[in-house]
Amino acid sequence: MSQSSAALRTEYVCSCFFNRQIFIKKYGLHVSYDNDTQFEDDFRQSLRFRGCSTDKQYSDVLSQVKAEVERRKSYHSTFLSNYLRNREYRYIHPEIIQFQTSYLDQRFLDMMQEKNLQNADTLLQSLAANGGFVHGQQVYSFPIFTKNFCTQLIEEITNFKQSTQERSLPNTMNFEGVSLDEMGLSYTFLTPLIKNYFQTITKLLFSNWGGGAIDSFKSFAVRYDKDKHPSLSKHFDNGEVSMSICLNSEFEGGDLQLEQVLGQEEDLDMEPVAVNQQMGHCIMHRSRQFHFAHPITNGVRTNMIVWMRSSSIRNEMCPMCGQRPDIQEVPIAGDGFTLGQERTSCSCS
Ligand SMILES: O=C(O)CCC(=O)C(=O)O
Ligand SMILES: [Fe+2]
Repeated sequence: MSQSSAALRTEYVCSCFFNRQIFIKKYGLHVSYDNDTQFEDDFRQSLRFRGCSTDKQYSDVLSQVKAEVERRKSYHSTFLSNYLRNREYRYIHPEIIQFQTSYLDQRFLDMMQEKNLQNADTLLQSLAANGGFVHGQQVYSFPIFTKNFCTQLIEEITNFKQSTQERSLPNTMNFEGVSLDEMGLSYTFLTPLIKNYFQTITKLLFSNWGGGAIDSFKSFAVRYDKDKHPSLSKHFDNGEVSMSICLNSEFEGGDLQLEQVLGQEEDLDMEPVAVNQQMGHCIMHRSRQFHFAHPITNGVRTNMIVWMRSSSIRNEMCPMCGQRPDIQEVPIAGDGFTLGQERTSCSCS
């Protein structure tokens, strides 16, 4: 969301949103588009290396990229009308709109007891004592949701997908994605969850990446299917701290592999880690750490993703283009920038 979308406040994106980081799934490449000449100069060669060799294949890619640029131009107005229309959506589990501690795994509640939250060390000790793991530098996994809650959330997501004619894709990497903001879950479910729990963790474990100043977020669900969409290519996220929470268990494979950090690609000491996906458990990592999902070899996997953002970090540099952001106003679903002034309090509240 950022909560602004729930409250329909003005939001901002960096202008790179409209024409950069466009993912060409068939050739596993992120591209940007200014005009046909620039595109040809910058990407024809790399596309050729990846098997896009004939003129027809190239012109198909070009059409796809131009269509994506057009989609992005109307992304926010479409999102707004979908968001407003979906207020009419009838939940099959209306109780999930409202966050309740009963959705949380008892081990997570034990881990989050006040006595464990004195500093990063005490938190990590309680994480390890309550079913969690440290997999590598700033890569953690731990239980969060009960199985019952996970099942209800998946049922709701499935029903939402079936009963809404139009929904906005959260990104170009996973065409099965559903925005939890558009579903209406930001304000009374995600905001308390992030503000009362996740931010406490980011403040202690990701303070060097803006974890102490998280003030907005984006959340969506992704779905992998052995036959249609088994894996996710290597990328980094448009956030400061990311979480991927697995909501089911009827699949095999699908480990999340974490590698170098954007801007530190030369760090040869950085060992890649592959983290197992378990129902109700999250994987938490720096958003700018490159990662990909291994293919699932059986079944279907659904995860809830949260990208937590800090305006104080991203106002300085947009993570997607690496420049000082060229800020543009949008009516909803911004990317967590603020216009000059810092948010005075957590806008997730
Ligand atoms: O599939 C996953 O667990 C992670 C998905 C992911 O990295 C993303 O959607 O940004
Ligand atoms: Fe990701």
